[in-house]
Amino acid sequence: MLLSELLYTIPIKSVSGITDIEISKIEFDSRKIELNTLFVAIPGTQVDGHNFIQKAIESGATAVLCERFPEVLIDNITYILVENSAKCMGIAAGNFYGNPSRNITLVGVTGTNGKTSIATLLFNLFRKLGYKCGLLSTVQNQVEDEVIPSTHTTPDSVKINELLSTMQQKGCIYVFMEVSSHAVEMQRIAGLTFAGGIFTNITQDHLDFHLTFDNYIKAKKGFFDMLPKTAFALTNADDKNGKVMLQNTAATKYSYSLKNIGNFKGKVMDCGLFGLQMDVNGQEVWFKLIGNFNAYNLLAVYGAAVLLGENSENILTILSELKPPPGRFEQILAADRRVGIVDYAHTPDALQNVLETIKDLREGNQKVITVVGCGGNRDKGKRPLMAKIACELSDIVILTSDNPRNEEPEDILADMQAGVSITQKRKVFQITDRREAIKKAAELAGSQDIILVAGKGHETYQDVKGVKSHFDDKEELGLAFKA
Ligand SMILES: CC(=O)N[C@H]1[C@@H](OP(=O)(O)OP(=O)(O)OC[C@H]2O[C@@H](n3ccc(=O)[nH]c3=O)[C@H](O)[C@@H]2O)O[C@H](CO)[C@@H](O)[C@@H]1O[C@H](C)C(=O)N[C@@H](C)C(=O)N[C@H](CCC(=O)O)C(=O)O
Repeated sequence: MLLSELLYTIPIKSVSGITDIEISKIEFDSRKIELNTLFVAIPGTQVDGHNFIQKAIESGATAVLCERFPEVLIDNITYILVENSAKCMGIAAGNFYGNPSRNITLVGVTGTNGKTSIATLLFNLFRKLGYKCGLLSTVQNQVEDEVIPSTHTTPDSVKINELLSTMQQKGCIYVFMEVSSHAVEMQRIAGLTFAGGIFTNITQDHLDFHLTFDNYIKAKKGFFDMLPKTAFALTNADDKNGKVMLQNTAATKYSYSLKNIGNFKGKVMDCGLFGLQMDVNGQEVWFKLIGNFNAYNLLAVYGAAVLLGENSENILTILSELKPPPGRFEQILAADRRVGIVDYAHTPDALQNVLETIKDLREGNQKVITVVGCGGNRDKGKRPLMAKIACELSDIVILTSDNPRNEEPEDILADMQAGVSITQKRKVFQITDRREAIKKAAELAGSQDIILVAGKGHETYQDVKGVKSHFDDKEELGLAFKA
């Protein structure tokens, strides 16, 4: 594609060089340049992409999109000066791939918890309704049956447009995607046209990146601020920031609630270890998903599907048959009826939700044993909070490692221990090795006791000092139950 065609919708401040040159790739990493690449220099959190312009040119870049020109401009290279290079990369990526988001119905889901569940449920629902669909999620990207591994909750703008373009070519009518706050902040969704946006909830997470809770709210809100008039904006009326999200949106506003307000109302009538009975806008339904948090997820999915024009009865019939996505309250039963639950809960709020659900569901003297850790090089503030929640809502807690990355696991565990009170100390074990921690939980559990292994869910690796080795909580729990 000609550079001029890529740039036609971009607010350009100045150009040096010619724009009728052929561009075969857009790339923001100087280590991945090919011949005729447009290199986009993005100021990062670690280094500034502008420092790599020279290297990108040496590797074959013929054009550079940047926020400031280098001191020396090289002949035969075209330099385009813009205000915000990450944002302009999104627009250019859209142009490069023929703006696929305009030709499919794209729905984004944002919020601290529930994004994966809602996006995956919508994907499965709409496929069962007979449509070809695509999914962009933390667990995996998917084009119909084809699974494409995912690296981020929301990938960079070039990758998103590439995936959407493949989805469009394969005939997808609907694409459901998670929109992380990082993605909004880093302009990964710039230039996309959404048909709808869903907000789940917002609680403490990612303060390592956003620094303050206010910034985090603003980042999430940025998604709704960019929705067009033709889109719907569906918010959780029961979340105290639900309304704030939609303050400045041009989209048509709707809400869902379990507290009898809003457009889509639900009421939990019964909730057991194997299902959830709800009244959804006057219709009684049994779902295979478990817990109050799933009642919210189901209601959001129902609301979005109605707003996309589907028949209420069809939606509920299909939803009642859907199972939880991988690593979301997944159950593993031992022969002696010990109950294992593997859940991705890796924020204080998500952990609390899962443990409260377990507490509501347990019967008689069933003990709850929680195995939990916190990631390294991420929000340290949540470490004591998660330990505290685990202690308050479990009979036994085993603190362990969860992707320590470049930190020492013991340092992370010491941060977690700060949330354990003196009286709680006697029910807390600290076992750094996650495999041993899971084994210990299985040993301590009696018949019918419940073991929650929290934090990794669908993830199948443990990241230690940048090396990812295979580790799967479900597999480990299964083995521990057989030992
Ligand atoms: C904190 C964060 O989001 N970091 C992202 C960010 O990295 P950065 O700003 O630190 O980049 P940098 O290393 O400073 O480099 C700046 C620029 O120089 C370029 N560069 C750098 C080195 C070089 O040799 N050549 C070169 O061109 C880089 O490509 C980049 O464009 O920009 C990079 C390029 O876009 C991203 O890959 C990277 O995501 C990292 C890998 C990441 O894991 N992010 C996670 C936290 C994330 O995005 N998570 C969210 C949500 C999670 C959730 O909800 O749980 C997600 O959507 O996945």
